[in-house]
Amino acid sequence: MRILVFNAGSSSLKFGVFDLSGAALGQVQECLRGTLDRFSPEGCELKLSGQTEGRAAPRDLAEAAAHVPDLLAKAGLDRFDAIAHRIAHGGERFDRATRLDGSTLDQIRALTPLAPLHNPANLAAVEMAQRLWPDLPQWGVFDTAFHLANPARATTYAVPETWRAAGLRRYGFHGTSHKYVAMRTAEALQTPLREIRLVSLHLGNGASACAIAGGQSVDSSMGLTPLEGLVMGTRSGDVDPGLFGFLHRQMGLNAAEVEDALYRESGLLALAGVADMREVEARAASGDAAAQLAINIYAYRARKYVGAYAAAMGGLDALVFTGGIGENSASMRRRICDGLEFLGLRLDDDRNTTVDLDNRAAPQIQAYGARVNVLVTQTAEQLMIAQEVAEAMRAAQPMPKRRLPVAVSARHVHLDRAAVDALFGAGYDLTPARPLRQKGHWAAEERVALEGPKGRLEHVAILGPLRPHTQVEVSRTDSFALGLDAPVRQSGDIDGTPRIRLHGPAGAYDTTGLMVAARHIHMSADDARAWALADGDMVDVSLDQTARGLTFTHVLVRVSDKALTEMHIDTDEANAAGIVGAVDGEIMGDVAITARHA
Ligand SMILES: Nc1ncnc2c1ncn2[C@@H]1O[C@H](COP(=O)(O)OP(=O)(O)O)[C@@H](O)[C@H]1O
Ligand SMILES: CC(=O)OP(=O)(O)O
Ligand SMILES: [Mg+2]
Repeated sequence: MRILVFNAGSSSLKFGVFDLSGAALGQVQECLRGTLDRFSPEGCELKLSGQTEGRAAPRDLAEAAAHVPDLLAKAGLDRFDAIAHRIAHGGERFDRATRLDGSTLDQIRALTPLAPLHNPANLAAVEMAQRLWPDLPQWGVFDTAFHLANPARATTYAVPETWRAAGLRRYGFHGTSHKYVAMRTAEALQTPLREIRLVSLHLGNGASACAIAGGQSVDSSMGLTPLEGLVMGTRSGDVDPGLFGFLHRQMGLNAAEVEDALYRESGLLALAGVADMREVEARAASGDAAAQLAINIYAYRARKYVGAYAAAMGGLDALVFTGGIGENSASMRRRICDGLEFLGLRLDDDRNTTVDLDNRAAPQIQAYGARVNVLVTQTAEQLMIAQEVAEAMRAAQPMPKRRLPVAVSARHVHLDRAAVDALFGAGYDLTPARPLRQKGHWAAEERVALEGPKGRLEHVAILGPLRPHTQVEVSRTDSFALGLDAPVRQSGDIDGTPRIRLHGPAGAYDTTGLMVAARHIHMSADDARAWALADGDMVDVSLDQTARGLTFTHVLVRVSDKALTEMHIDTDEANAAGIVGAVDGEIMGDVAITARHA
């Protein structure tokens, strides 16, 4: 599936072409990346796939969107399956990738007053794409969607009820970026996202901070509109709403004039005379006091949000910088972090000044031993947008029938080295007698006996190869016969399992590891992709061809490149379903996403 993505920001147009064959972010291929920014009456700057191409003709965002088809044609890219658009404001309604049609576009248009720098540019890209590719589906992915999970205490303004009823609430923006860098941070730290209390600082022309706990956005610095919060290129960020009355009385300004100035004439532009941080930094370096103050205010405001969000989450595990300024300005990262040592956050100067962000890198720049991890990574809004649209398009397709063979595992053991030594003699090698369906696995010629307080089970199969820990898998009926209470466990999860005695020709061996194996599916990576399943998913499998037809719930999916797709149940389960001989099952309905993305 090939998707063309448009990301119109307040100061730049970014676009990308992605091939999405696999389900994971790592399997997405970026065919082209383009940025048009630094617009002026003389034109703009163009970058293609990271390389600066020099100047181009477009003078503003609308002209930039119209220029993209030429750039695509030059790159030989003309066939797409869908066009995806970043939409800044999606209000309460758009919580996921959504097909853009007459009615959804009307709703987005109606939100324009709440994102006057963004939604018009986003809609201009949609309209241009509709004209050029009238037959292709157009999709929107919304900045606000990620923050719809924010609790009411974070989204509610303390204002009259009638205002709130009219829709006055906090939304938050840059959600696609915050979500991506959160995932990237978890990946880089090799820690599940749900275990990380993270602050993401997206510092671009627009800038926002986001508190992410348990993998979800819990607060963000932008509000009803992308005006609230941090200092931005031309936007004020937080101000006292009392300024409306003040400016009206003192200067005769009306609401629209004040609002316009807060969007377009404030922020760095107002403080330093230029909106672009590169230029502000250059002026500050040459001694310009206004630019120096602007930088100090910018950093101070960002630092206050980091502290506030650490308090909101009851602690901070990681801070991630992204956006044009967060990615490129080591000195701004330094200024923001200075003073946060009380949180256990310390930067390493060498690491901070030598970050290399190529190839989705997410380097860590905290001092060695610091409690809070600090990372820098390029945001990848276009990639996330492509990914979310591809997932939505796949979900919209009818699911293929997901049928798979069901194999019945009779009682068996997996032995470790110590067990083989004790049962068959030191250094003994088991003899593979019969290969199993999963590659590299076999049943041994040798057998063992199991002994519990109530009885013995003779001639129990041994499955190879050897494992790091001995594991004894029996049915519930077997466990009664043995007089041992075997817990239902996934293979390998042997902590706290009961002890049992094994007998072999060379002697007896006492071991933990007794369990009733929980039903599961071994699944190849190809099948998982085609069936929209991921490792760790729980599914329901219906056995409709058997005499005692039965649906098994809570079946764990275990995906591996090497696996042949097959469901494993034990003899009690097979008897309950009336299985005789080979039988198929079918994975039912929607996936219960219990463990996925955890
Ligand atoms: N090397 C750099 N040093 C400091 N700031 C930079 C650097 N490169 C880009 N920036 C700043 O990043 C901001 C633009 O960020 P970006 O994320 O590209 O914008 P947008 O919000 O339009 O997507 C501008 O203020 C620009 O000056
Ligand atoms: C919402 C927002 O401020 O976006 P950008 O950074 O693209 O201006
Ligand atoms: Mg941006």
